[in-house]
Amino acid sequence: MRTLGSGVAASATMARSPPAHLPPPLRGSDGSHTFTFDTVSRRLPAIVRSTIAANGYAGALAADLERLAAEIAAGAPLVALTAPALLPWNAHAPMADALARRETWISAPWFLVENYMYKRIWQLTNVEHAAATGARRPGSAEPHDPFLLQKEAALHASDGALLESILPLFGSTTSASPDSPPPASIAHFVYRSLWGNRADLSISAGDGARAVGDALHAERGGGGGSAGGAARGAQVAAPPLGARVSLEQVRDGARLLCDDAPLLVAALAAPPPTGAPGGARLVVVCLDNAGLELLTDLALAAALLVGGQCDVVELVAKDAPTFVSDALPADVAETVGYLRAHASGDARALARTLDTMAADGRLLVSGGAEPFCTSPCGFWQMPRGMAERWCGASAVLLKGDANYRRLLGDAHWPHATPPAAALSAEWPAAGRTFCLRTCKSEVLVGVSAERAAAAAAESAAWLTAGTYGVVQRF
Ligand SMILES: O=P(O)(O)OC[C@H]1O[C@](O)(CO)[C@@H](O)[C@@H]1O
Repeated sequence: MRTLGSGVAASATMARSPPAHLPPPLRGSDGSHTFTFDTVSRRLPAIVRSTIAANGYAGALAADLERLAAEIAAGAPLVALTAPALLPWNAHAPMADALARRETWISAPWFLVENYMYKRIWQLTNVEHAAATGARRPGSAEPHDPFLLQKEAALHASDGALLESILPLFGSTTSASPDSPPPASIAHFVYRSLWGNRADLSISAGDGARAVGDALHAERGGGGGSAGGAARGAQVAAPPLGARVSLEQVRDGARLLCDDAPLLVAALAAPPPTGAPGGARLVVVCLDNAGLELLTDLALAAALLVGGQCDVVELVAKDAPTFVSDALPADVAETVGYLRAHASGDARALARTLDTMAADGRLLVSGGAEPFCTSPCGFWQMPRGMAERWCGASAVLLKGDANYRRLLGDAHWPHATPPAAALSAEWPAAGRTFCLRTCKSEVLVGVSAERAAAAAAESAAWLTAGTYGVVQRF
């Protein structure tokens, strides 16, 4: 699949202003009762330890990773990254400020701390202990990915969902038989892609099969599964996946805190904005997790192009392994390869469609060469080239919780804040940006006090268990 380099150096970031009235960021020091504190003090060390176990790392590498886990759990001060390739990362304002103030894992902003942890893991596995890992992704020129095995396990564990609830949707759009049921609408794919975000390896500390199992369990009405344990699950009845044929069933409205999918469908039907590249209708999908979620995103991309809702889909992947399961360009290629080699003819048909679209330039993958994708900066500071491209998009879809947090400065917004009021005034795709996100952190806007109270009454962990979600326009 063709990949786009950004062609923009990391230093060429926009001097865009943050959202006006940006509240303070979430931090581990918000209190021992908070999900943020639990994440930093317990979940992050668990992710580091699961990375040792999943890869069978031993010797000095395992010892250094274990030391990192202990350092996080102890709330030690942050230290500058030392790998030459990572030195520019220390200069990003959130990190430079944290170093100057001698912030710790607990006191520094949460979004910074999480991204920093993945850089520390990268530094250990690809630089300091490169000899032990080989510093290469097997069979590829890409760097070693400490989360590859977990992502592969998650992809294989997604097979049931692929066959049960993704391929039938896509098959309905291409079926030639007059007796077939009506094809799935774009809204079907949007909701499927939203709920695909429930599967997330950072939430299950890297256990791929468990993450997918939890996501399916939640979709089937069992609550949040191990995404935080029993206390986090919302017990809400839902039909089994196999019965998800109607739009309402795929939509799962009982768990949608905000549904702007009709506005997204309308944005796709509107003429392209001024500045659209070559006048083409572009949809940017800022990816989140590999595995089940990426399968739903690829189906959405294919459906958008097959249905003529746009001319080009650009999938923005990450430039470095992060949040355990975040998709890299190599993961996108591997996932399409998985479909290509699948026993199911429907999976192979989806792969053929994706391959054709990639070959004729309608499906692109970007982000792999753009350090901003895993920088600790807010989205409003994106490089000029990226901002210009997003400015010309008919729709920008931000997948997942971490992208939502980044858009909103990972801040303590009152939940009823109107989404437009929480956006940087210079955001390049205002009114055409849509977040497809299941709630896995305490960051939330655009939800009325009444709706919030109803969700809270249903589940104490409504904000963080990944059970509730939003399709939200900004
Ligand atoms: O894959 P997603 O949806 O971005 O979720 C990752 C999120 O999960 C968390 O680990 C919280 O559970 C956050 O750190 C992060 O926001």
